[in-house]
Amino acid sequence: MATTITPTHYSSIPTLDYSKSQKPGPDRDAFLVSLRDILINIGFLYLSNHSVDMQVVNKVIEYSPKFFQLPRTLKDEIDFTNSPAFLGYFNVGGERVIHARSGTEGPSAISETREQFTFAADRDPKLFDGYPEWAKQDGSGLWPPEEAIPGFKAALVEYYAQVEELSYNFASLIAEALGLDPAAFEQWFDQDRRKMQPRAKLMRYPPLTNPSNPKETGIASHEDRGFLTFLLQASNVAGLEVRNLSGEWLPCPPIDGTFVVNLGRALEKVSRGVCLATSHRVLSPPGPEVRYSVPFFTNVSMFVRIADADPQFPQEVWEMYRARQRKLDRPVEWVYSKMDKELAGLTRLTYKVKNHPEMGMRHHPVFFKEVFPNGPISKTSTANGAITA
Ligand SMILES: O=C(O)CCC(=O)C(=O)O
Ligand SMILES: [Fe+2]
Repeated sequence: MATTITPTHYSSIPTLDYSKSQKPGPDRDAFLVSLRDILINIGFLYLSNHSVDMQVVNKVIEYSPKFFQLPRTLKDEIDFTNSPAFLGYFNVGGERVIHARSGTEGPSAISETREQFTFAADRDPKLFDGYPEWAKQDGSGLWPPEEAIPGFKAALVEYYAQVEELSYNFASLIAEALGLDPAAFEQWFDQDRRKMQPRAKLMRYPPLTNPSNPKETGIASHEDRGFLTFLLQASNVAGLEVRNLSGEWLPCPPIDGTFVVNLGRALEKVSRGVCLATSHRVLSPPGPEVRYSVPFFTNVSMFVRIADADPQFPQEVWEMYRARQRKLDRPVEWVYSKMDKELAGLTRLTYKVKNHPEMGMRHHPVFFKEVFPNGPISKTSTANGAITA
């Protein structure tokens, strides 16, 4: 692979053509060189000509506004607080708890103004019979009745399956781009994919009602917690912005036929900071149009410890990393926390029940008592704060 040790201050979000990675040759080599630079120096890209069937994508785009137009009573019936797997409907809240590079390790509260529906393909909770209590955080979703929105669940589940497959293929391209064996990141996933349950969301960003209120934002600056995010911008309404190395906010407007792909904290940590989990935000649309988006968040297996990472990158990758670190306007805090040394599933459920003690006590009482033997601790977020899956 040709070497280009020239860390770039991106002034726009680059596009990679996925089809070029699918057959050997100079186009594929060039794809991997660009991908390496993007992973280290921007952490965001558009992916065009991807493997997800556009008919399936278009169905999800059509269903997004239809779901949010369902009567409030139906949406309340599938409120996520009723789900042990934290799946379902989430009304416009004031604030939620999510990672933000604020100088502190771990999640902190940030503001958001959006309505959302979290979904996943149903997973059989029996798969985890005999496993510790924390392994029982995956399961079936809460769906609106079929007759209220015919074909909705089937369309979303088909979409989910195709994006999930793309995500594993893309993870192997990332490994290769960084000079590792294409299967190197498999250590972070379950070989039995039924034991993985990425989360996806339909998002609706209502237009601003009070432009002078700085708290009224789609979602404030944050990084995603998981491994990779595949974002479908499901309406032609801009708002997503990405922070580059110099701290400038770059617009990331919708481009037909693409996904926006970005890297999460888990990938940043297992790559020991080489891959960048980039801060991003969504500014609420000025109106009258509504912004819809569909992020798909992949994660590591529940049965790995992030702090076990020991990636054997070639020297040139470490050099690119060090060159980037010198240009960053603030340090990358990939340093392992106490929770990174625990099994990832335990860490994940701990954060979830911490942010939703009432859900912890209701759905995971044994685990909740183990984590909080003296009862719930006081929360910094509002009653319907949530963490990104
Ligand atoms: O809706 C978007 O465009 C981005 C959403 C996002 O960043 C998130 O949910 O983590
Ligand atoms: Fe995000």
